Amino acid sequence: MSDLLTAAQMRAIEQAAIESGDVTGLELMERAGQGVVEAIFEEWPELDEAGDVAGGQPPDPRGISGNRKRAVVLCGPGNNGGDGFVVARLLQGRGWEVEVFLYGDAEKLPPDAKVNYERWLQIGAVAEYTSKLHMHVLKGDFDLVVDALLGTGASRALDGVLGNTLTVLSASMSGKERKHKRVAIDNPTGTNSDTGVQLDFDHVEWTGFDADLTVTFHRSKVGHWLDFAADVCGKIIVKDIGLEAKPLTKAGKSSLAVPVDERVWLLDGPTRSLGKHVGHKYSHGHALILTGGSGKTGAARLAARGALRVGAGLVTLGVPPSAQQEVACQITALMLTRVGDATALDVILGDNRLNALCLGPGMGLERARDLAPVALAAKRATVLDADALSAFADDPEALFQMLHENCVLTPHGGEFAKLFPDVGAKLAAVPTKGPAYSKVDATREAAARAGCIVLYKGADTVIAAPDGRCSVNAAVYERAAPWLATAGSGDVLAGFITGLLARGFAPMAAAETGAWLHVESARAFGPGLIAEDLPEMLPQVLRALAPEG
Ligand SMILES: NC(=O)C1=CN([C@@H]2O[C@H](COP(=O)(O)OP(=O)(O)OC[C@H]3O[C@@H](n4cnc5c(N)ncnc54)[C@H](OP(=O)(O)O)[C@@H]3O)[C@@H](O)[C@H]2O)[C@@H](O)CC1
Ligand SMILES: Nc1ncnc2c1ncn2[C@@H]1O[C@H](COP(=O)(O)OP(=O)(O)O)[C@@H](O)[C@H]1O
Ligand SMILES: [K+]
Repeated sequence: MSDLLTAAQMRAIEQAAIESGDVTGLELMERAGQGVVEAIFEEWPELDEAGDVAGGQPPDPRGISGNRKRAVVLCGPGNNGGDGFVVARLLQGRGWEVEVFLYGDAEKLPPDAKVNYERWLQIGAVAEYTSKLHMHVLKGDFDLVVDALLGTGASRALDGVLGNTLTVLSASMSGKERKHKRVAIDNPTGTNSDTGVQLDFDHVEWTGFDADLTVTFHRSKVGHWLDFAADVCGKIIVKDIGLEAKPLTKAGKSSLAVPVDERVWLLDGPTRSLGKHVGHKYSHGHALILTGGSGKTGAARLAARGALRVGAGLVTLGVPPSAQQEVACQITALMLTRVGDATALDVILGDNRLNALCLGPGMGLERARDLAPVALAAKRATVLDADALSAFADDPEALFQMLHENCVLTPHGGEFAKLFPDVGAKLAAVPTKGPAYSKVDATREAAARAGCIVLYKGADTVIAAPDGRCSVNAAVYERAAPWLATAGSGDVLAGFITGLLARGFAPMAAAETGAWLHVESARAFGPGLIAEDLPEMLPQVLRALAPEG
């Protein structure tokens, strides 16, 4: 998958191509419409009665007269609607019976959309989009419903006619019950293409269009991978519309988000330890994971197992005296050392071979507050998770003062809101006009403030560095792993990242790789997963990736 674009970046690319004279807006719209029709027939070949995906041949009227396929195309007031008129024309040209509805005033359509509206009027009718439209669609014997209402220009809450109608339409029949397929152009109306968030949170009963397939152009938009969008896009198909040769300006590029994929491991994983073939255990790093007190050591043990499996040479659990016996009974390949208080930790960190630390899982707030200053002063690569984040809820600034560039913070939503309350509030706010503030924006802002890597967890995990680098590790669509929402899986993730840091991965790469392997391990196991299974799946995942690794 390539870079993920915001609506503004996509507009800038399109604008640059048009201004260079290489292509007109009208040509781009035609290619977009063709791309949608191609994607429909690639996805559902059974819908293609004319049998010519490229759309170049006129349909054979003999074959279609008795049983024509039927589509409803819902067009909106902007260029997304323009794409819809192209799709309507192309489908009709292939022998389909097409009904077109327009939401908005035809006189106010932007120029390219207007041209395609008028082209359509030469061959078909346009009806008004009303609040009763869903009844027509639901009663009709349609094969396809195309959502060309709002695309990247969607900027505010849906009104009742639009929102309610789409939602009733979408909610009325599940995929199995209905005959028609649902296709959204660029994004399902009701979602914001920058944030993936529903356009109106106030009307939770209005969810907008629920697509089987979303066809987007040139690049996937960042909002396809965040928040609510994955529940309504169905599947994302990206169609080339000839913008390939037009790179973003430097300024535009610096604000790109990139998806995390297997390259994070393949580039670095097999070699990222000193002495790949001849090294000893210390050349693969030594991680120290601090536990909580008696009865609370499970989380840190999970993290430690993750660190060991991901390839750290040695992993030691730092336990308070009260928990020593408990931990000693539970571990084998892991090691154990007493870390009663900050002074003891200071002594232990005198051993320079300890090159990665993990604080937080099950640690207890008080112990985390006591030990964090010494741990952070040692300037080792350090993961702060769970209690090591919550411990500073009352004074996040005190934590930020101690952090350094080799730290990785791994908050879930609750911990993020505690450490970055203003950023969390911006993210949670109902967007009233575009462009809206996304999880990508929030994580970037948090990383800049903290001065280190922030990995903001969720099905749409976002990872950002203080310099603006940002990536999205989305466990959605064909990579969905809902089983990861299980107690302790976050502890294992903290361990994976700590182990990779011990092996010498840079903090951003460790966070990206850890998050990616986490989802792969969950997918390798499947439903029924519990946190303990994650480290045990890792060898299988790594073997499949790089047998030499
Ligand atoms: N970029 C490219 O390279 C290419 C782009 N292409 C296509 O163009 C699409 C972008 O077109 P676009 O910019 O005209 O925006 P679009 O999504 O049609 O909406 C704007 C209209 O909706 C209105 N409106 C907004 N929110 C609303 C709401 N909640 N409820 C009601 N109305 C609302 C808004 O009104 P306004 O805010 O101006 O009052 C305005 O009238 C893109 O998604 C892709 O499909 C392809 O053709 C080729 C290549
Ligand atoms: N629906 C989901 N799909 C994929 N991953 C998820 C989902 N929900 C949670 N996760 C992942 O599971 C982990 C949960 O971590 P966390 O919230 O810290 O839980 P815990 O404290 O129980 O370990 C995170 O890595 C998060 O990204
Ligand atoms: K749309």
